[in-house]
Amino acid sequence: CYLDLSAKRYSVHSNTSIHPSRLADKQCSTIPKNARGIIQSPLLVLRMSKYRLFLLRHGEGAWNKENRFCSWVDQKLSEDGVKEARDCGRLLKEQGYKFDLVFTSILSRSVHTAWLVLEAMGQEWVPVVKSWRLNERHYGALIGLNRAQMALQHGEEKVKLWRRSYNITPPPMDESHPYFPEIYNDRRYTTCDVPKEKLPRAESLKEVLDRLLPYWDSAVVPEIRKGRTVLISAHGNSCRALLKHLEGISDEDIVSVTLPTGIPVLLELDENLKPVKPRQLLGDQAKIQVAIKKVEDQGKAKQST
Ligand SMILES: O=C(OP(=O)(O)O)[C@H](O)COP(=O)(O)O
Repeated sequence: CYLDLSAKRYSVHSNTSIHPSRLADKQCSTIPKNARGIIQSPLLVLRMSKYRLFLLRHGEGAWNKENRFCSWVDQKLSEDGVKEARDCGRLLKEQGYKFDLVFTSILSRSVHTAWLVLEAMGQEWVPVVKSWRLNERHYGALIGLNRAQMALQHGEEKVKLWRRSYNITPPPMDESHPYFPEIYNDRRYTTCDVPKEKLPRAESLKEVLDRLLPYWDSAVVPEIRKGRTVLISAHGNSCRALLKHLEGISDEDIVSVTLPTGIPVLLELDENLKPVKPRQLLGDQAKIQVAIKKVEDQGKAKQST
């Protein structure tokens, strides 16, 4: 059971069930001293984990390696990305997880990652459902550009705002952009639930959440409520947007949330689909920290070689 102190956003995990009335006694000596007073508060809510949801940023893509904003350009997984996806599947299998349904974007790297994960788990039969609404954030005119070079030209702070802020939309992609035809003449974008002319030309993280939420509510939530274990194989920023929504992360705090490629994120949710404990990035924690730092450092100014 997990205790969630919603007023203070503090939660405590115990292997054994603890009745709220006993929280302040010796059984709870592992709870930090400064939290014990809070725990006796009448605001205490006992919330059980009812559903498991897995989010996954696809394995490394070719342009992740080249440090270019990839976004809606349909780059494939790199060799390392294929390995990351397989390793992710092996880890999930070892830990005994079973999926009932997988959602992906309509970008190949998220679809391939889902396939490789399911293959490594021996669960290839699990249905995979795709939607453009899980696509990576549309990076507009920045698509194709090298982050480190952009940091040299515009400063690291500006690049960080473009990459991680909630409200800032990068400059839009217009028809003269070198990747405009490749994206907007692609047949996959004629299959969306909005006409091609209404598809974004650039998005802030907020705009990603705005287009993702209707799909989350209408397609994903009903499946979770049926008790299905769902994997969402998507992208750095579509997963960040969903995490912001589910965890109630503030506009300020979302700036410091970075997801590495190929690392599954486990969310334990209550009956209202609210997390009952902090997200868990599964795998070797030291390696995960290194991978997060690597993604953050992509925005450091550096002459490309
Ligand atoms: O395509 C992208 O994300 P993805 O690799 O998760 O699909 C973006 O270029 C990620 O860039 P960011 O890490 O600067 O937000």
